[in-house]
Amino acid sequence: MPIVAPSLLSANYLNLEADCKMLNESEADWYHLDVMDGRFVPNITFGPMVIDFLRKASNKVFDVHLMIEEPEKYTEAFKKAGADNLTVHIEACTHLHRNIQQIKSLGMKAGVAVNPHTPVSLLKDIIADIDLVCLMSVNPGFGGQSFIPQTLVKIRELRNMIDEKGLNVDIEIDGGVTLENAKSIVDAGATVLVAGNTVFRAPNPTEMISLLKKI
Ligand SMILES: O=C(CO)[C@H](O)[C@H](O)COP(=O)(O)O
Ligand SMILES: [Fe+2]
Repeated sequence: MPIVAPSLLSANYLNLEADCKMLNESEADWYHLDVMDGRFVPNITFGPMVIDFLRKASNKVFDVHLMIEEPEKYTEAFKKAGADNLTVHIEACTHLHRNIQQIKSLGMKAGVAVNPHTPVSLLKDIIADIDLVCLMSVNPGFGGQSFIPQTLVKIRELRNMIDEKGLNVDIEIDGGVTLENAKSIVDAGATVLVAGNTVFRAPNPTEMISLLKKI
């Protein structure tokens, strides 16, 4: 059964409380929270302040996906705001190992995200130090884009790398996940499904979350 992590990127920002209530009462495992800075990606969303408010509305795991430059400057702020998992982009980190140590020393789970063009082989020397790999299956920055099929090849390669080393690292797929492609994603070896549009644009989001859980 995959971990299902609805992305609040597609939530209704005029009534976030209602969406939190829906998620809390659903089978959703994690909140996936997309932080964008307008530099690393061509879009701007929210930061620790909004996450701090959301924290008061839910006890679920907060999976924070940082699409920002210099993430090390904000690690503590996201910890204070209530992040459980903190994921940084490999493309944004000159000192990735140091950033991972910083995240873990603050008691959070550490994730590394990779863009569609970045080979998973670059994770070879960091994989034993992290809890999660977020494979971007769209170019980061926006919700509602189409899944890039080459991601399936990357999932299999990463699954082999993790299994060969006998590690327990989650493989999270982020972008364009639908009810139609979710089974092939899980069959390839993914353990976490992020879903923004698929959940929040569904006629019945709670039911959609249950259907994704059953994959
Ligand atoms: O990181 C992201 C975009 O950069 C989002 O998590 C992702 O796009 C989810 O949205 P959707 O399921 O609608 O594609
Ligand atoms: Fe994301």
